[in-house]
Amino acid sequence: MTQPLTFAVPKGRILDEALPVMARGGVVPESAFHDKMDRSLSFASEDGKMRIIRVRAFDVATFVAFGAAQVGIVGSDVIEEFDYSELYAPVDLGIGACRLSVAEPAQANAYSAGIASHMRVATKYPNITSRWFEQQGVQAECVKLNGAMELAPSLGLAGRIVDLVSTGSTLKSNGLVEKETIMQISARLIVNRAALKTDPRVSELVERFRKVAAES
Ligand SMILES: Nc1ncnc2c1ncn2[C@@H]1O[C@H](COP(=O)(O)OP(=O)(O)OP(=O)(O)O)[C@@H](O)[C@H]1O
Ligand SMILES: O=P(O)(O)OC[C@H]1O[C@H](OP(=O)(O)OP(=O)(O)O)[C@H](O)[C@@H]1O
Repeated sequence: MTQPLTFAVPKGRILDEALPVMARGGVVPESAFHDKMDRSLSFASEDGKMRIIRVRAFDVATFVAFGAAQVGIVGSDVIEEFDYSELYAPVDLGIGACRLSVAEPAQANAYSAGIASHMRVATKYPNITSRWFEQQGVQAECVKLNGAMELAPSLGLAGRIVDLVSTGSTLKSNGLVEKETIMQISARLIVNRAALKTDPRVSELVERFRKVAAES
């Protein structure tokens, strides 16, 4: 019997926006998916044709890159950070809009005074961050954090942070100002390249989501 396709979705903040888009693409999780008490991580789609797994945002990319899931939805920040060759991101879903920016304490003046040749930066995105500073001839020592980056400057962990910004209210509440935008971000449909070549259900799904994105 053919295995159902596995569709990976992030359990964080993209999920609420992703579910209606998935529904328009014909992917609707069974009702247990919405039950907060249910500890399962894998669910059937309503039509029984797919398996839907709920994992952490960064892990969506890993599951799909290794072919453990054939399809997924993830922010372009995560795609850039990993740069997996087996990942293909054919559809911009137009959800989860934010940007990745460099920020520093409001009172610091390193930027106007010119960037120092070496700096410590707290971030969840060490690869993107070191690449970005390298391009400017700056050696950035990245301190990897998994959240609450905004705390790092005031506690002396790092002079700057590289983090996601949407409204800017998290930066403001923590006495930081945005200095430079590294990239604009939105959520993408991602597929495993090998699965796309060998399984017609994957290309059919990509076409469906292309239409959904074009119509919104
Ligand atoms: N403020 C924001 N506005 C819009 N989109 C965002 C915002 N913050 C994050 N995102 C998008 O949502 C994705 C998941 O972010 P989220 O904050 O839910 O992850 P997380 O809670 O840190 O995940 P995890 O718990 O798995 O580490 C990000 O990769 C990004 O693409
Ligand atoms: O500019 P804003 O609108 O304030 O959004 C930015 C915040 O959103 C994200 O965190 P999230 O709320 O997802 O929590 P997290 O710390 O768990 O990642 C991001 O890491 C920022 O902290």
